[in-house]
Amino acid sequence: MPQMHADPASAGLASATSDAVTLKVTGLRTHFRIGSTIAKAVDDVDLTVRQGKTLAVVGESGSGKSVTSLSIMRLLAPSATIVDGTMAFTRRDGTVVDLARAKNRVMRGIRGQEIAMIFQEPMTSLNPLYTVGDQIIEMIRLHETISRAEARGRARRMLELVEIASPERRLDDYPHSMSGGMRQRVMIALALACNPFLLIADEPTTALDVTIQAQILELLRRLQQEMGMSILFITHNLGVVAEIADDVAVMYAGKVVEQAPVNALFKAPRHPYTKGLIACIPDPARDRDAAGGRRLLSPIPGSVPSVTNLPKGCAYADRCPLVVAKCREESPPLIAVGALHSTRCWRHEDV
Ligand SMILES: Nc1ncnc2c1ncn2[C@@H]1O[C@H](COP(=O)(O)OP(=O)(O)OP(=O)(O)O)[C@@H](O)[C@H]1O
Repeated sequence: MPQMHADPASAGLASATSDAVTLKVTGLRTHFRIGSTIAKAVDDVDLTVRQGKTLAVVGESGSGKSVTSLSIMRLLAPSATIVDGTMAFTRRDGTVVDLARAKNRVMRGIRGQEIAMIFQEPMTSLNPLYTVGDQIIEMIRLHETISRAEARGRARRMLELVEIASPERRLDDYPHSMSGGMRQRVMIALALACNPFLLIADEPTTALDVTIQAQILELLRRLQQEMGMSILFITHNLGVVAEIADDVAVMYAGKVVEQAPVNALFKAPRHPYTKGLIACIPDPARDRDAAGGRRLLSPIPGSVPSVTNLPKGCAYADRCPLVVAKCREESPPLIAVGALHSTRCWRHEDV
């Protein structure tokens, strides 16, 4: 059974078995209705988040990453519906619940306590009218019956945990008086205050400069080791994936087109889209031409098809260098190509 600590700030090394699964999403379809049009924002997504590990979900803008995470949290816009699929989440007590079908009352108990979320922009979660201390205390007392003084002590330890200097003084600060990096640390403290079992991080470092970004990634890695939580990390940046992930799921036009352990994905991608994305990672040595020192990036030609008008076959066919007739006729299923490695490509042997 998963280990738990009432106080995450004093949690020791938690045990995490790599083959235990925290979240298994199978065949998830989340569609939007816009008038008479259906937008298949998420269409047959399979994902596995292993216990104590980080699964990075990567893909271009509009590929369905955020809609996937909002489906897991059941925080979708009213125009969106989960039309199919299961999301098996292993709770703290070891029981498994299907988040696609759980009652709203059950979801309210899970959100914040067992699954927490952090966003790109901390101000979407932080209230500008309250001090950061009050917000963390409020969050703790929402889920636990402890005194305000005890909750304040815990809030201070949470700020310490996310490496904020002078935490006692900082508790009385308002979010706007803090830097972007510090606000992101506060949001992490807020998310982790109830010791979640799964943390969903949606582009949490995108708005930060590179140095602060590296510090926040390092912080998340350390906290994960100390608290044993699983992380679903959403990003469009494969460089960040290499830094943080154990496993990677690559999304394209509402589908996961490849999932693999991070080393396998970078060393031997088995989908042409993944290979294309890897080729786009800036590499100063490779990408400078001798004459002008100019960067020669190789973005993938073409663009993602609209999710309101997806083609019959593989959605990547129009951009794919390996395309054959079958690709335009039939959408490939997820095909297992190795241990924990699967791809949606008819030509996977030739990638
Ligand atoms: N409220 C909405 N109403 C209609 N369509 C939506 C809505 N929210 C998202 N979509 C559509 O769902 C698709 C997936 O969007 P999503 O935000 O999940 O992409 P993403 O991969 O997270 O992109 P980004 O990296 O830009 O955040 C997009 O085509 C988008 O237009």
